[in-house]
Amino acid sequence: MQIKNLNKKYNNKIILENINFEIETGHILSIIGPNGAGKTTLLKIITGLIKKYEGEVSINDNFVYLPENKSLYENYKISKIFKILQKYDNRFDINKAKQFLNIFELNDDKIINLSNGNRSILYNIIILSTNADLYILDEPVNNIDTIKRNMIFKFFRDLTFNNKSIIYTSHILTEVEKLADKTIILNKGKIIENSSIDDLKENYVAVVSNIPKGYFYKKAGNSNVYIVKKDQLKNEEYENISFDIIFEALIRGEHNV
Ligand SMILES: Nc1ncnc2c1ncn2[C@@H]1O[C@H](COP(=O)(O)OP(=O)(O)OP(=O)(O)O)[C@@H](O)[C@H]1O
Repeated sequence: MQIKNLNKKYNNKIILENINFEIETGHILSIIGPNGAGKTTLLKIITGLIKKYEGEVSINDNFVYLPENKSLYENYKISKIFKILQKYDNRFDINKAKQFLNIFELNDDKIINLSNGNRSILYNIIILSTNADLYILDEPVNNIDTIKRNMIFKFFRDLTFNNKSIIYTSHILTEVEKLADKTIILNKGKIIENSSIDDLKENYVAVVSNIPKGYFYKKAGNSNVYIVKKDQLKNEEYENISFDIIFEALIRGEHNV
């Protein structure tokens, strides 16, 4: 999957600007950014749900999409939904899905009787039981408990061992740090970083300075602490910093108090 020079406007308002990136086969790519950054719009363009945009999107047709607003027929039992999927999508493996129900300890209940977290788990089960090359997932695990979330992550990782690729959005930085091979940071419709989190942590460091530079972080005595790129430093002393501090600095912007 590759995107070149993508631009998207709604009513003359720029929503996505000059987006360029690709997903490598067998990789997990996360897209993070504040509310309204354009993550869902980007995924909808990739899936073809939004057709009006400028630029090029190349994608293999064998993908599955987990939307942000998840809805299933409330009065159907899980088994009925599985049967419908089996009938209409020959990539859906019903036996695998039933095994996942056991693994995640779900009974064959009606959708209406499932808790929010269990509905999300069911969605992930459907996705994980569908044999695609690319998995496009909009906040797939946002209301799932930590233990089950980690189980789902293990199954996501297993997909990549079979050369499947995943692109997903999230607001949970610790989770992204654990799972993603590469992360795109999207802010106000622009990609401000596209790299592995290890590289980000290697590249951005904190320095104390009385001259403004890079991204303001906090006050320290008579000076300030700034987050800067290591290669922009000469001989100043620096400290390594955590990913959430780097993320916040990049989103808040240069010299922004
Ligand atoms: N159909 C639409 N018409 C007009 N503006 C829209 C439409 N859909 C989205 N937008 C705007 O596009 C911008 C990006 O929205 P989008 O839902 O892609 O953000 P997001 O990063 O997924 O946010 P969140 O993290 O809150 O889910 C927002 O300013 C939103 O108001």
